[in-house]
Amino acid sequence: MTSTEKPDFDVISVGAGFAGLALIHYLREVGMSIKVLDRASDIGGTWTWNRYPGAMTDSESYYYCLMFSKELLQEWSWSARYPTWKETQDYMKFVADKCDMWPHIQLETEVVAADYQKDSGLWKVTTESGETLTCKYFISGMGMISQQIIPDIKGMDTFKGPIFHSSRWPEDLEWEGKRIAMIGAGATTVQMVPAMSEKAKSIHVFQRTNNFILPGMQREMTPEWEKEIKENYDEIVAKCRNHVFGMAFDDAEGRLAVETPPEEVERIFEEKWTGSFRWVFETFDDLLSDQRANDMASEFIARKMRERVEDPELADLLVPKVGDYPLFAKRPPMDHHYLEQFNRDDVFLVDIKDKEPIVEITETGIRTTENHFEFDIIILATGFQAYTGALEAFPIRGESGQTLAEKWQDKSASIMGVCVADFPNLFVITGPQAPFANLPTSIEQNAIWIAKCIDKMEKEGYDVCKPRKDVEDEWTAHVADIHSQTLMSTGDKVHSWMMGANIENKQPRVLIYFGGANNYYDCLDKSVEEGFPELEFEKLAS
Ligand SMILES: Cc1cc2nc3c(=O)[nH]c(=O)nc-3n(C[C@H](O)[C@H](O)[C@H](O)COP(=O)(O)OP(=O)(O)OC[C@H]3O[C@@H](n4cnc5c(N)ncnc54)[C@H](O)[C@@H]3O)c2cc1C
Repeated sequence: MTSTEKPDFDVISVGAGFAGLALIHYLREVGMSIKVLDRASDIGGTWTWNRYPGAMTDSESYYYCLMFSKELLQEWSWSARYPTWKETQDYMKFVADKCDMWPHIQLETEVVAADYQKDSGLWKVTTESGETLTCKYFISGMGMISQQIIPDIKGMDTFKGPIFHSSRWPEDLEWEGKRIAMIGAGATTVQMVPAMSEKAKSIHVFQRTNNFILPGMQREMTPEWEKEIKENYDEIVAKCRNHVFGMAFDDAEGRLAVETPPEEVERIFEEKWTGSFRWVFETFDDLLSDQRANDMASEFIARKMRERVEDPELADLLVPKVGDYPLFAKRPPMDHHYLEQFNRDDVFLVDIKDKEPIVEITETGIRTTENHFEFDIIILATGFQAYTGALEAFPIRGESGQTLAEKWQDKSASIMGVCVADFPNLFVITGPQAPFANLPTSIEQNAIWIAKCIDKMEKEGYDVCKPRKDVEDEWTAHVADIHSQTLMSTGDKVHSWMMGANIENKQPRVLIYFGGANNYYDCLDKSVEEGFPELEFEKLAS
């Protein structure tokens, strides 16, 4: 093996979302030439694809952002607690403008293969047009939730009207006054229904599994609130870094629901019912670890949900039964008046799990075992192949010639979600077995680790870093062990994407590190301090 061949770029990264921008920032800092490729026609990642009515973040705006520059945090103004897709994308364009990132970004470029070349230690990256580019380091910023799931329903190609996945919203779609079907009742549908019910002729939601739904309680950013945020950004950044979920939340001050009198539990639940995921983390510390506490929280949420649905039979379908599955074994959608919409006479719920499964899509609508419904538009709100989907969608071949998809056929394995044994000089932003958290926080922590690793290699003259298989086995076992101790381990029973259980013909697997994002970031920092013991560094003959 020799290191004489010069690559086109030091780094090629795929994905021009938060990950791409963070990588440009941190890798430029250590002197790397970097090219970010994306198949989209604009930057934004998630927020350029998911443009459906009502699309907005569930994280609160002021910490759903990149935090590497104090100036940028001060300069940008958010308009609301939860920004729309458009505002989030505008924010990312603002970052790209301010930091002169555009020259590093190449859009409308789909990567269709990436091959590690043993002889040169370089990666060969092939794009859809047949162009090949080489780089020393190949990085995935392809997103944890970017590869959509298209269900295999009989007759899908026969439907005469528009039928599309929610993350591919047709720009010129005229949906007002139309009869609309939404297949799927997860976070996307929870956002779409209230945004569309007023103007659609009718909406039918085809639901397989119901969800515990938390209230968003959207509100405008006032000058006073913005001032308070901006005066406290150092603290907000530190809170994100040190929180189990990477969010700028306070903790529950050590309170345990199981040790608190019931009326006090109720009082605290009620007092903290102020919107966002905060409620889960700021009320009691045992909601996600003790089934009894989890049941108390589930009961409270279920009661709040039922209060908003007039028809008790409909409420039975929309609201999970306490004990069916633990709160957070499925990620709760954030609600902006979803449930109330079912009190209208033009918004309907179709129970496709127990009552009337879908049989086929016809030229004019959807046939279930009981009915034929006529529609003008069918939206597949069927979610994503989380964590591994984009990495398995095209061949990424490592040293042995095996692809990531082949390697992960039965179970996913990685070291801290950032690198994978048998794939030298490959790095992944928020890969499988990283935590599920406020993503920009995790993305930035991953980008920092990667930049420091590359910096070490460049300074010390290494050509190749090889993730150690024994460390990968250890991390994978550790992640599985933690998972088995949490209440989240039942996620496969409720088709949770958090375990890949929403994908047909695929073994559910542990995709998420549930040991707390803060502890995970500590692991990354410790690895840097110890000189990256997870990797073997090599020099090739020149
Ligand atoms: C509707 C929705 C709402 C969300 N809300 C939140 C939230 O409130 N809080 C939160 O923390 N997270 C949220 N997420 C998760 C969200 O994906 C992350 O917060 C974040 O945007 C991920 O950024 P990323 O850069 O890692 O990946 P992405 O934003 O997913 O970007 C990946 C990019 O890679 C590109 N790509 C993939 N494969 C290829 C290929 N083969 N060739 C070329 N380009 C490719 C895609 O086109 C895409 O642009 C949400 C996700 C969705 C879908």
